[in-house]
Amino acid sequence: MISINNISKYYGKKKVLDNISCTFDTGINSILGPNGAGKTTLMNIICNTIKCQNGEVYYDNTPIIKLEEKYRKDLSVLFQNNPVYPNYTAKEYLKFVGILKGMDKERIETEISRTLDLVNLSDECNKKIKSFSGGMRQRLGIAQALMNTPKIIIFDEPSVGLDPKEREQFKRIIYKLKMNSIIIISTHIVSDIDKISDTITIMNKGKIIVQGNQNDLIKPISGAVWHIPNDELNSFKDEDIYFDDSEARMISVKQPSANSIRCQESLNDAYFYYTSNKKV
Ligand SMILES: Nc1ncnc2c1ncn2[C@@H]1O[C@H](COP(=O)(O)OP(=O)(O)OP(=O)(O)O)[C@@H](O)[C@H]1O
Repeated sequence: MISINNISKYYGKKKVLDNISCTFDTGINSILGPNGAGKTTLMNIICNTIKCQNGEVYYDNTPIIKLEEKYRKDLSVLFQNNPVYPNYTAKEYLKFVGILKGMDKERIETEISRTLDLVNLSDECNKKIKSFSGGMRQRLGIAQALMNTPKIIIFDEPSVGLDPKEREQFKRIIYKLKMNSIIIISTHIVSDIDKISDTITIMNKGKIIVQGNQNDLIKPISGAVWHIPNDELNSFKDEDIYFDDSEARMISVKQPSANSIRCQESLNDAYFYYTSNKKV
């Protein structure tokens, strides 16, 4: 288990993480939050790539700064804008990653085949990365993160550049890994994680607003989500309305207007509720 204990992080005088505490266990743990919420900063602190001013990250009850190499060996990361070498082929790049991870030659070969197959890039393995589309580069980034089946896998905005089919494929790949790895996914796109997450942590403005499973998060807005017909939209303040696909919605205990229709609440509704400070 990874435990985040009372982490605060400042850039100059700006507090970007404000006394954060939460835990991530085996399974899919998603961190949802708008741009600037502090997700990437938290991911970096979990990876020990940036230091925080207060607090500690623990891996199975030991501070990660004491574990050093042992922690690094268990950890794998796909950061936003994963650096890839354009003149390498996909295979050469994964070989390089395997060497960095300290894997032996034979294991590198089997893991290259396995991970390229998982992300559907086997046919492209000898092509140079500079010829890859954004989606293919992202899939290669996912493949490198999965090399050697790490115990902790961190994905920062993994669906960037993926088309809808590739997003679904990513979810299927991740779902298969959840029995044996602590997977932490940061995103601001609810549909990337709503069906697959075991826990969801919602962050906003450097704070954790809530952590729980989908049912826990939806409970407070149960029966309070309404579809607002288009011709009634002008009766409400813009900040009270949000959209689920193309449907205008509002959270309210009472029926907000004569023709508004109660809808089944979803994680998207809960995300709006927790990040907009609305009260039901
Ligand atoms: N190196 C830095 N120096 C100064 N401020 C920073 C630095 N990195 C991040 N910030 C600020 O910290 C806050 C949190 O940024 P962070 O990237 O962690 O958020 P995020 O939730 O990951 O957002 P995004 O999805 O846009 O990356 C933002 O206000 C950002 O401008």
